Amino acid sequence: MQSEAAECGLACLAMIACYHGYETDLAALRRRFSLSLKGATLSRLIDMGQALGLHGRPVRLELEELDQLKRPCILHWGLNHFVVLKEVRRGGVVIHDPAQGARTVPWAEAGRQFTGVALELSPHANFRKAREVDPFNWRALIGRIHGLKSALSEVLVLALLLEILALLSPLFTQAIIDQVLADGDHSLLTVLGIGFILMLLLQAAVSALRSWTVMRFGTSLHLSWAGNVFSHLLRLPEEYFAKRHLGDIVSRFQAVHAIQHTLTTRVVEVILDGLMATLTLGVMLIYSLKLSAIVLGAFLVYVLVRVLSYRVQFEATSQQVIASAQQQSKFLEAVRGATTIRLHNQSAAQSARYMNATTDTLNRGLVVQKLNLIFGSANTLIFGLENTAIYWVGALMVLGGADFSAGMLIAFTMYAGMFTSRASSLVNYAVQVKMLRLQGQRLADIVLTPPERHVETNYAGPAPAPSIQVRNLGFRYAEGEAWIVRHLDLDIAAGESVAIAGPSGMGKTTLAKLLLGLLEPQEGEIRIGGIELKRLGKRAYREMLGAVLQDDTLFAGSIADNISFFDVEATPLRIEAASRLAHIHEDIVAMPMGYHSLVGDMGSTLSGGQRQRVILARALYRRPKILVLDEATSHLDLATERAVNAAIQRLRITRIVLAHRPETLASAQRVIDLSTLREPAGPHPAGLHESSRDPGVRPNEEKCDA
Ligand SMILES: Nc1ncnc2c1ncn2[C@@H]1O[C@H](COP(=O)(O)OP(=O)(O)OP(=O)(O)O)[C@@H](O)[C@H]1O
Repeated sequence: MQSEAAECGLACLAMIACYHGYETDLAALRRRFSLSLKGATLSRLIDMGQALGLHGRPVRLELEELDQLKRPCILHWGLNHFVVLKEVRRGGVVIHDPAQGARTVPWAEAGRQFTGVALELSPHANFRKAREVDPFNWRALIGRIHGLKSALSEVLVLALLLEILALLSPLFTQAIIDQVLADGDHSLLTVLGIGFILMLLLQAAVSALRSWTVMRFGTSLHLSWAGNVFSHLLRLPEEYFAKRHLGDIVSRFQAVHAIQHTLTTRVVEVILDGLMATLTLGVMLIYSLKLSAIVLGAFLVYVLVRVLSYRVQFEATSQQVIASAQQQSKFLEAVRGATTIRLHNQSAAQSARYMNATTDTLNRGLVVQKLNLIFGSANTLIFGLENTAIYWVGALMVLGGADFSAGMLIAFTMYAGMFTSRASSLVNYAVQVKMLRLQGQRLADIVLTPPERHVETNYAGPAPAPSIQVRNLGFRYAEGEAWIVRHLDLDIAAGESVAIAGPSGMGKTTLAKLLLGLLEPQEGEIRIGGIELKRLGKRAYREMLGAVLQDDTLFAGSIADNISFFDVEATPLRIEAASRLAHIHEDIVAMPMGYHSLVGDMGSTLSGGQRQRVILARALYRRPKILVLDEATSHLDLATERAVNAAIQRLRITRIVLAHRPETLASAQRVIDLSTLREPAGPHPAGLHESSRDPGVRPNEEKCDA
């Protein structure tokens, strides 16, 4: 299943490659072929297929002609998506949708979605069957958690004690039936009764202690693991966030909880279940071989049912997880854009979209529940029949005068009950762990993505001068896409004020992100004070930096918190100095709560211009040596902008301003026009205009956005 918003093409390619025997997965393909948020074009898919040894043949055809395609093949779907066509049936087509899983689409819907373009991929002479799949590694996923072993052993000892007590109780029952009832032994009854009560008390105490230990251990484990994953998430590179929906990241993060519960606390139960199942089986065998065979037979039937139905259950669960992630995405998107939705009179349409997603999630949830219901019934039936058979055969054995008493029969049924519940819970756990791969793979998308590179280095030299040297810089968002900058040389002296201008879409923001170390150039290098950024380390570099980007946000808290970025050592004087520089001080003190006024991440009491100046104050609070401003004053009126510009120009630091407005450009010492620096855009993404290959699809139709 795709995890990045724009990788449906890559996911389709992985499916087809796997079908032909080149076992690969998305993580491996993602490493091999880079894709930007704009997704893959059809011709890029052909190129990638070629690299995997698959010959691509694009075809334009009508819906009725789908059955003539060599399957599996890729269909261009709903203008911005790719799916794999698996089968053509009388009622519709069976597709594997990278965003939703396998499903049968009726002809009417297929007619609406299919754009008429398909891509057949077949192995050519160079194709080699191979396996290129990232080994799934739970250890890497969980990372290091301190205190895991000692906590697990504590729980294990307590639970073991509890199980031994439980193992003794059938013996009490047997003694009561065979000795107390048969011989009318009152004093034995009193001894047994008191013993039984004491055992129950002990059992209750140990059970409470065990639950408490599990709870305590589970909570601290969750805290440390969720903390590890969250800090890793924040260290991921810029493109990770750019390519994913917010809701999807949230739902992936939540997988931590499911995995942690199953893999840790439940693991203790499972070890005990295994142990107890073996012990009870041993005891049962001592009681009667014949009856034990019945119990084992029933258990094997249960295992068979679970194994045979695993695939269906896995599919249903994965679809439910994915549907619920999509629902969450829609929710977050709608809440963020509530004003836009209202202004466009789209409330009803958006509610319908959300309701559709909710219905989808619920329906998929129902399928899972239905399956569970079926398992439950199968369970009841199998083990009900087992019980009947035990009583039937057991009673015959007691009646037949064999060496088998009524008490033994009752004790045996109790042991059989214990065995079945423990052994079936073992099987259920095995299924659950296999299913957990799904959650694991989702979480792996966060945990196994390498963090931003070159952040910490062992550079120990003196702090570099705040000058920037760019040499032969080349960057594009993905292979096969046009270069945004190439062969770019740029020198910005320490203390210089430079404005970078250029038409919209020319690459100013991209250049700013490269200069800030947020994007990694594919060619050339950036030096700070003569030291290569990779050697200096981004952390050290960012200590020198102040930046305001176009989509910068505020955080929930007071204005003072936001300016100081929650600095615990912040002083009101320093906060005020930064605000005065950003020309926001007067506005803040005019508010009833001054610097303590609360702002939020979304709507806030600040105007657009005020927000921009608070964000600017936040950048200036750091007392940067290099200041990068991307359209940082675009919401200000001319007079305020002039004042802010003048204040910034008075700072004796290196300033790089990206702007359109002539006033801002004029305030800089030097204006660099990116359109003159940038190499003319190279040929468009490979093959995009190659008419021999392209069946005439407009490039913007080919990208995937699902
Ligand atoms: N994440 C991305 N993936 C793929 N292409 C991108 C991405 N971000 C930007 N681009 C493309 O890179 C080009 C340069 O974008 P950039 O935002 O750097 O331009 P800009 O000069 O800052 O524009 P503006 O002045 O409108 O802010 C644009 O064609 C844009 O479509």
